[in-house]
Amino acid sequence: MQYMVNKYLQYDIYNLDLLTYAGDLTKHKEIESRDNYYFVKADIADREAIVSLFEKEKFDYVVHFAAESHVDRSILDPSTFVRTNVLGTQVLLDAAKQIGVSKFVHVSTDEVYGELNFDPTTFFTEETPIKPNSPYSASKASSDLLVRAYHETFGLPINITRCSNNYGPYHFPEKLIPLTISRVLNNQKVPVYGDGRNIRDWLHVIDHCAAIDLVLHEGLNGEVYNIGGHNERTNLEVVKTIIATLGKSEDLIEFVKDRLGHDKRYAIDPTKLEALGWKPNFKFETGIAQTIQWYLDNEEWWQRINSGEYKTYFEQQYGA
Ligand SMILES: Cc1cn([C@H]2C[C@H](O)[C@@H](COP(=O)(O)OP(=O)(O)O[C@H]3O[C@H](C)C(=O)[C@H](O)[C@H]3O)O2)c(=O)[nH]c1=O
Repeated sequence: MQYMVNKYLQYDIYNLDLLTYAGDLTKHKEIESRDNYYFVKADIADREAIVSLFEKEKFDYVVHFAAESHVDRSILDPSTFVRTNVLGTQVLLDAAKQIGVSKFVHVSTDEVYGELNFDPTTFFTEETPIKPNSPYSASKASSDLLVRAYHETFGLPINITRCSNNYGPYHFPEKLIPLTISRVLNNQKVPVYGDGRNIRDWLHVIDHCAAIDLVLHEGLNGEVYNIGGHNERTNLEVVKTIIATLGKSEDLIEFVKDRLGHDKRYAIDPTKLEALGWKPNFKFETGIAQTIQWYLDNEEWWQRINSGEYKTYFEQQYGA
């Protein structure tokens, strides 16, 4: 069996490498192969390249991770999000349909549901109506609908997974947790949007990978599965935890202008996935401590990113 996983490799789970990095895929054309898994670093909107790859390799399974994933970047420039997330997904779906895959797993996000209020008894379920608020989440919701349409119209076997906020090693320093860790370690101010009371439900990337692996093999054809870590925290709690763990002062916190259209709260009800046999193994306290340690041990990795391709973005977003 041939598996196609279209993003950079990162974690080994049952020999399946999964990844969190959604960098600029358009820069890479090469394809890596390991065992029966292919990690495609091609421009996913490049129809010719993708279709000929699918025809050549005859993939049985496709796990579609690739996305432009950062909400702030989608506010700065929505167009790349439409190209990669919407057009790119449609190209992959066409290629999958053409060769007739056994399963196409589309990795999506809880942001397609919009936002919850602060009532702690409310959660996103798979039945929650789609109501995306940012250009990023609108592009992901659009791709979800295309995946659904290819299932309904052409009978393509699919699953859609919708995860909450990921964290863990190799998380790019544009996102809240790695941004905070790297800035605190550099004694830079940590920008907290608005009043810091927005809530996210943190999911360790390894728990996420295990869930996707389960859905790939056991998910019922055509079904959506929500994946959440039961780890709700306010942004301020997250930032304070990191600062305390690193033994630094809360004076580093700087409240800055709120994100446009900033969703108040995300929280997942993962009951449907749990019925397949999944549960998260990471409590936030353990996961964040291990993640901070990983950034301490791998400073060269994130310092290089911060001083390289991300420098211009950080200057534009934070003015420093
Ligand atoms: C970068 C940054 C973020 N924030 C706030 C904004 C959010 O309330 C929270 C987390 O932000 P972040 O950009 O890390 O993640 P989300 O916007 O929640 O979205 C993330 O989780 C979902 C599920 C995906 O699907 C996205 O792909 C993923 O990026 O921290 C700040 O206060 N300051 C900052 O500098």
